[in-house]
Amino acid sequence: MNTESVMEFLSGVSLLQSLPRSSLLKIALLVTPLYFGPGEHVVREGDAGLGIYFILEGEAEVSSVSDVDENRPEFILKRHDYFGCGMEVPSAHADVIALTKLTCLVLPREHSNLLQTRSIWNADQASEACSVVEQILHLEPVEANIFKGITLPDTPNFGKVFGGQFIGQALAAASKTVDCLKNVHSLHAYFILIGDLDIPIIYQVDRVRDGKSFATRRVEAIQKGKVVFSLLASFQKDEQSFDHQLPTMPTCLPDPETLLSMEELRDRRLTDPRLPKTYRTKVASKEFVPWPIDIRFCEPSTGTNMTKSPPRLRFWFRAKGKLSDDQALHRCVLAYISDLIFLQVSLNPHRRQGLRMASISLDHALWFHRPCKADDWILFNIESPTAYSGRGFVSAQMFDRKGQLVASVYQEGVFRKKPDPPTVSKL
Ligand SMILES: CCCCCCCCCCCCCCCC(=O)SCCNC(=O)CCNC(=O)[C@H](O)C(C)(C)COP(=O)(O)OP(=O)(O)OC[C@H]1O[C@@H](n2cnc3c(N)ncnc32)[C@H](O)[C@@H]1OP(=O)(O)O
Repeated sequence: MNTESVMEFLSGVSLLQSLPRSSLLKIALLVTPLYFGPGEHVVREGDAGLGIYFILEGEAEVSSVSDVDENRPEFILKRHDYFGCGMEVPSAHADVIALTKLTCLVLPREHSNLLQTRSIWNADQASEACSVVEQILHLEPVEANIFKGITLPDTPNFGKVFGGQFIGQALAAASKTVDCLKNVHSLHAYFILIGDLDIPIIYQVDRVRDGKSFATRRVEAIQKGKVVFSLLASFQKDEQSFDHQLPTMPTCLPDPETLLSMEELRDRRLTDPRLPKTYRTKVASKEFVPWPIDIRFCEPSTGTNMTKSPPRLRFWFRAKGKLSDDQALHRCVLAYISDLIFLQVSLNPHRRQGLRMASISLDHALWFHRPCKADDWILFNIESPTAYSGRGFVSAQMFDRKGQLVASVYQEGVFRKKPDPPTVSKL
């Protein structure tokens, strides 16, 4: 059996389904096959066995001669079932006897810790040691297919639950119900109601379909009994096939390391004499909470948010801190970031002195073309092809540093005039 088919088999074992792909690969390389004939003991009561046994083929019976409860049913283990030290079916407390020709894959006991080395995003409790964005995407399992997310203090929220938080958390909930050999390749989402920052968000996953190559999930985000956000996502097992890419990464772009961070940009804006004093005072008066994402604008603007500009924007981004090694997490982080500075670009050609507009996203679509690393620099190349009837439309490509197209993103949002601030009497 080659490693790929062992991985394929292990991905069907429920115990292993929440592990990242990297742990599954380690396990696939460590397991060894053991063969038994019908009636043969696999392990005897009182014997701890060699480690954790995964049943690859055939059936085995678990029975205990010392069990005082004679009515306790003996149970049958089949393909994808497992038993062994530290398991629900501890081999030390029962006989396990082959009923048919039986093949087990055995993970030696000294490697059973691999089952515990779950990345923080898969763990039941978030740790403060991991990156902030990984903490934001951490969900608490409530029931089968139901997860709870919260809005952490001092994370992007814009006075309402940030759209990217809904997308990232809902995708995380969906990903946790799909085996780790399948990666999300597309998602389509609608923002239905404004999310409340102060109460948890319940994510309910519908396992629409599990196929051999693809899986489909629908997720509803619920607050106070109402669906506030809805997402459909499709997952695919890797395939070797043809490869082409038409858009190329814009040339002559500055390296992200040479560009100013958001924090440095803000400090510059506070003192830049080319900017109106009223604008500088406004920037200074706004509470500044650093984002968990490092953003570097390729063409830093010297204008204000009222300066007209073409409907285009390019910036590098990456998650701050190191993310756990799990492609599912990296894709959720990319999805989270994909809504951070996006829709505003469709307002660029309409900006003018005195125009005060509020924007909210209506829907969001994202295709992952290639594997990505969200804690390494990615270029977000945005443009707004059109705006009409109060709706702005934006599209973008994401390239990694090698120029590979990793994702395409589309969104529509609605713009409304903000009410004028109350005029203060000068008397
Ligand atoms: C360029 C470089 C810059 C770099 C420097 C960094 C900049 C950094 C910027 C970051 C910016 C992040 C941007 C995050 C973007 C999200 O995260 S937005 C959050 C995700 N989206 C949502 O939550 C939308 C949820 N959906 C909804 O609320 C509803 O479906 C909709 C869309 C409002 C439609 O509902 P409806 O009842 O049919 O609509 P309508 O009757 O017209 O309005 C209902 C209410 O919504 C309000 N509303 C409608 N449109 C809007 C709007 N656009 N805004 C606010 N309120 C609105 C109305 O005023 C109305 O309020 P009330 O009068 O009832 O008080």
